[in-house]
Amino acid sequence: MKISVIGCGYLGAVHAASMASLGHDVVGIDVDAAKIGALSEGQAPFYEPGLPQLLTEGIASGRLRFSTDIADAAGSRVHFVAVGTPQMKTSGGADLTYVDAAFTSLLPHVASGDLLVGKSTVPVGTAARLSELVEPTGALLAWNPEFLREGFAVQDTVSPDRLVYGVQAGQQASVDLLNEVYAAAVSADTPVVVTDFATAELVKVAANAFLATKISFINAMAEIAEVTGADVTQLADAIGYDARIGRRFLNAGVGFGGGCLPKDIRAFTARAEELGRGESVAFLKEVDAINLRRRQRALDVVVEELGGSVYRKKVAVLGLAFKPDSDDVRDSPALDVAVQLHGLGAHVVGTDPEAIPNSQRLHPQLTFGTLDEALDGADAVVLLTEWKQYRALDPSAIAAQVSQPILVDGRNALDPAAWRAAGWTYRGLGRR
Ligand SMILES: NC(=O)C1=CN([C@@H]2O[C@H](COP(=O)(O)OP(=O)(O)OC[C@H]3O[C@@H](n4cnc5c(N)ncnc54)[C@H](O)[C@@H]3O)[C@@H](O)[C@H]2O)C=CC1
Ligand SMILES: O=C(O)[C@H]1O[C@H](OP(=O)(O)OP(=O)(O)OC[C@H]2O[C@@H](n3ccc(=O)[nH]c3=O)[C@H](O)[C@@H]2O)[C@H](O)[C@@H](O)[C@@H]1O
Repeated sequence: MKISVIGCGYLGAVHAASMASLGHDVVGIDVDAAKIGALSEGQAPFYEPGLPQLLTEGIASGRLRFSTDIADAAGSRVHFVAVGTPQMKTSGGADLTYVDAAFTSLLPHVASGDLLVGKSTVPVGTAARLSELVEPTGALLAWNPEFLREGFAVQDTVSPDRLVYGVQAGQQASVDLLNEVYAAAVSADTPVVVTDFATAELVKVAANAFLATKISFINAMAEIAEVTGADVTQLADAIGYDARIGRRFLNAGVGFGGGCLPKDIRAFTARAEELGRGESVAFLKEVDAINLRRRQRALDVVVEELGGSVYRKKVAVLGLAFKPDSDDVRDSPALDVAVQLHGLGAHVVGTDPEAIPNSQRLHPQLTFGTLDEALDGADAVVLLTEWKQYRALDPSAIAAQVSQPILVDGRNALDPAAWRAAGWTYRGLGRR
């Protein structure tokens, strides 16, 4: 099937390449000429495991191409819109400028019977509003939220754990077209939830709100653990054995970040307030506040371990991305803590396997380097993104490299006993 994907960022580039790998004929379109230039040459404009290979294969097969010209969407049967919905600075709500611009520029190029599919995460009510613009063209509209995780984006797209189609009542053609698009991605067991626009939009923000709440719940327990001498990782293991609770997303530490969870809970709150139902999700403000407190807590522990001041102390920051296997530093707790340490006068050397260029662009005032450059002569080492190479560090080997063997494990990812046995002062978050 001929498919266009409008917006080729973290979501759209992966979606376009994955659709080509499923056998479709795909054009990816973006207003960013540099991004399209890189993608056209088979280069991923960001780090995502498996994406470069899909791009190379797709372009070589002739099934995948990229363009800056929205007119190239003409002739496609299904058009996915995957542009950004960032947080508005003033209200915390979602900025729909890009979604509106994408639909407005796309509509002159669609034919009657085409299917326009929103993939961006939007406030409930957006699809109903856009359907009024789409209707006169004779095209169909569906909202098909995306649940992929960065770092696993390709796998999550070509083999989704569920699909949600928000369609207009009676528009079976939309369902049929989406089923055709995803035919090679689903198994007989893949749940497909066919619903209305509002439910589809809400499923997406509810899922992210739930995940954020789960993380803040365990971080709230970490705060209590810190004043009682309890250990939050043992607590998480123990409650996680209950299948009704589950152990996943109960890792306490420096908290959640990224381009989605933080902005999505704020946008959900703003939309609920607009709808006169602010109190229904008022707890999400608390979720946000708990999350942001963890960054301060990590900072406080470093200051404490360095005797009350980090001024002129060398601090090695291991990890800058908002999570491992990603170069994304949008609202990254790791980068935030690094910036705050720098603000307190520490000589911060930040390191990350993939996220240094993005960090440097945002915070040129910081110093970045290799792992060795960060560790050499450090007065304290702070782990903030649990890349597997940092989990695998040998505490004995690097003890000789640093000036003082002080480790703050902002992700509770390391084995305290092993580090202490190698002579380190180990501090986790919410951990004895
Ligand atoms: N990053 C992720 O893991 C996921 C993101 N989402 C949602 O997907 C949407 C996109 O997110 P990301 O890909 O992370 O953002 P992004 O910022 O990486 O990409 C957005 C892209 O849209 C392009 N764009 C903006 N206006 C355009 C227009 N009028 N025409 C064509 N292209 C245009 C931008 O140049 C940019 O390349 C957001 O709503 C996000 O919440 C949903 C699930 C996962
Ligand atoms: O809407 C989106 O964009 C996506 O947002 C998240 O995916 P992602 O942002 O890639 O990353 P997650 O794996 O959810 O991690 C988010 C943050 O939570 C943190 N986290 C995660 C798990 C945990 O136990 N503790 C914790 O602090 C991570 O370090 C990271 O900073 C969701 O997991 C995806 O399902 C969703 O599609």
